[in-house]
Amino acid sequence: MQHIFRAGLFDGEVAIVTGGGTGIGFAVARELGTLGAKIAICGRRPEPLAEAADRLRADGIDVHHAACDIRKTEEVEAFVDGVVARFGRASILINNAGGQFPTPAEHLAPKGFEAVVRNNLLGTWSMTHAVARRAFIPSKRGRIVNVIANVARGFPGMAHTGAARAGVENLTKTLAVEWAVHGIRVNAVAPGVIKTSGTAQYPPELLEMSRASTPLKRLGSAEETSHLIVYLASTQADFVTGQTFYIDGGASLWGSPWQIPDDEVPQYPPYPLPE
Ligand SMILES: CCCCCCCCC/C=C/C(=O)SCCNC(=O)CCNC(=O)[C@H](O)C(C)(C)COP(=O)(O)OP(=O)(O)OC[C@H]1O[C@@H](n2cnc3c(N)ncnc32)[C@H](O)[C@@H]1OP(=O)(O)O
Ligand SMILES: NC(=O)C1=CN([C@@H]2O[C@H](COP(=O)(O)OP(=O)(O)OC[C@H]3O[C@@H](n4cnc5c(N)ncnc54)[C@H](OP(=O)(O)O)[C@@H]3O)[C@@H](O)[C@H]2O)C=CC1
Repeated sequence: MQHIFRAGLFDGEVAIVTGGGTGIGFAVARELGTLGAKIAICGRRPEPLAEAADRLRADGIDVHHAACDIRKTEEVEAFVDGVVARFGRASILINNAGGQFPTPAEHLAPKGFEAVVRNNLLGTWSMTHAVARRAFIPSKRGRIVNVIANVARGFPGMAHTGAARAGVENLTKTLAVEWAVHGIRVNAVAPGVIKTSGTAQYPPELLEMSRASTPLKRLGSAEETSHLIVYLASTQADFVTGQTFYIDGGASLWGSPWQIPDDEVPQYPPYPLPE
């Protein structure tokens, strides 16, 4: 792996990366770990997590992994207690776990909307609160990076996640102010469409439409997204807090795969609709 950061930049740091078993989270765990941090990863499924931990260990990284659903407060608290028991502290939190399913708003069941808000907004809050109370505030030091999505404008086809991620963006600003006194910095990264195991579940036509409407005409990679997250988690960004950074090939500035229908019968992009 190529590094734009100096070796040992994260020596002595302990980084929690939620959803660190796959995709962007795995790339961040590997980059932070290679740069010297001890790493803790969680996710709902034990298998990909164990596999990821083995790959990180093969790279010489000291890694703790445990299954944890960020929607379940008890599991979140037990996970954070486990990290502190194992490494004695935590100094970095990457709130990367999350996700949703694409669907036009009128096909979105109340339960589905709630599931996505619980996953992305409430889950992120539970983890943030637990880590701040147990590790960052007592040590007067912490850095948080929240992985969100494009909230600069509407997110048609993704009403649930747009609402939840906008909530996380505002939480980022609020906590940056409230917790500055505790030595905690909080920032957000908003990826465009990034090629990962997550987007591999999306209809290929939708990804192609996204690529075509991205000014730089390609999808991003997990590794380049990781570089931005790692910068924000580093001491190099010690005067940066409360901000949202887009890494999207310009997609948030122009164009959208969502075509505005010109009649009363919407012609949707190729979204999977409920039966
Ligand atoms: C312009 C745009 C360009 C878009 C162009 C592309 C832009 C991509 C940008 C973003 C990319 C990514 O985020 S990539 C990351 C992708 N990775 C993920 O999304 C993984 C994480 N996601 C998830 O786990 C799920 O989506 C999530 C709903 C949050 C949790 O699933 P669970 O099964 O655990 O949820 P539960 O709590 O059981 O609730 C399930 C309820 O949710 C609803 N539900 C769940 N899946 C559903 C589905 N596929 N279709 C409909 N409805 C669904 C139903 O109402 C379910 O109820 P019942 O009917 O009763 O069961
Ligand atoms: N790829 C993209 O284009 C974009 C991605 N994002 C966001 O970036 C983040 C990383 O996504 P990406 O790497 O692409 O996709 P992945 O699906 O590979 O990553 C999502 C990770 O989050 C974990 N996760 C999801 N829900 C929970 C939960 N409730 N509790 C614990 N872990 C959970 C998953 O593990 P498990 O399933 O085992 O729980 C998985 O490891 C997500 O928040 C995603 O929504 C935002 C914009 C664009």
